Amino acid sequence: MSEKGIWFEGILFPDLDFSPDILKEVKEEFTFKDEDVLIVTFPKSGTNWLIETVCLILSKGDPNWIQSVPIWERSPWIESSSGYTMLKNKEGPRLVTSHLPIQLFPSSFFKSKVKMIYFIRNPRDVFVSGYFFWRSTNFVRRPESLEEYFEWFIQGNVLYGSWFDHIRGWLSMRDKENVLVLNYEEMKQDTRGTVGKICQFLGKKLEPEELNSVLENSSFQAMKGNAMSNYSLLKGVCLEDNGCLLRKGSPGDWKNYLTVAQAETFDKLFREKMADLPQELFPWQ
Ligand SMILES: Nc1ncnc2c1ncn2[C@@H]1O[C@H](COP(=O)(O)O)[C@@H](OP(=O)(O)O)[C@H]1O
Ligand SMILES: CCc1ccc(OS(=O)(=O)O)cc1
Repeated sequence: MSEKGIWFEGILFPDLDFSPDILKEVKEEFTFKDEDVLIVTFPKSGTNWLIETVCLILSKGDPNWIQSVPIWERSPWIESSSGYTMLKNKEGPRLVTSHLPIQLFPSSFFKSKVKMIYFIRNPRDVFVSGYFFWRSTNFVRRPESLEEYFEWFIQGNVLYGSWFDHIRGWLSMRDKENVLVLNYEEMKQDTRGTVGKICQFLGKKLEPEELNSVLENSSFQAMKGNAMSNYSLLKGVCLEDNGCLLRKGSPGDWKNYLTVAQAETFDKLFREKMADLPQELFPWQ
């Protein structure tokens, strides 16, 4: 097994474009502007779908931006070295993405009015999605089997740490008026309604045809065919030829992979770790 990845304050990060010095600087020195819009997720929760949707909302359904600029430049990851540089040098309101756990997040955010969307997905599907995606990359250690990755995931020994800690940490912000918590499953079931919630939160009013264009251009099929959004530009750089960001996009796909014993372990852990939180935050349960 390769031991790739870098560690910072007990959390594993990709071995590509990340460094402890930058992670420290991001936390201590990155200055948010009140007009920025922030997307935070645990990786493989549908981050890129949400970014695409927000980009389209901001451009009133005009697909020109999403079809001409790579998704990681439209909404850079604050914690990556290149993303941090891009964001620092960008004038005006910025669209910012992050997978950072709350304890590593820039302290300026907590004194700001920045609108943040925190996007959650069933951790069982996050686990399966991550298993298939990370093993097609060259910047993190690869598990030898799904069983091995399952052990890593439940111990929080994967990129960005424990899903449970990430969710618990960020959900402590859920009652703030500048925070909107959404989840993948509801967005999948009622995409139009969820886009409406995002528009309202961001104070953006779309005409019916603009809203239709947002929905059309952020659909699974449209994103899969958009080279600026489907990560095909990363093939040969950090992604193998079979690497695929838009794999299935099906809630509940975990049922095709977890054994009965693994599903029971997951249920028990979920109960232990999340029982004190309002269960409506987890509609897949
Ligand atoms: N437009 C879209 N609609 C639904 N799911 C999407 C989507 N774009 C990406 N996804 C799904 O989001 C997951 C990737 O998440 P992230 O963007 O956080 O890396 C993948 O899940 P699967 O691997 O289950 O298919 C991918 O298929
Ligand atoms: C470039 C490293 C990286 C980090 C995290 C990713 O996950 S996600 O697609 O944003 O969920 C992908 C690539």
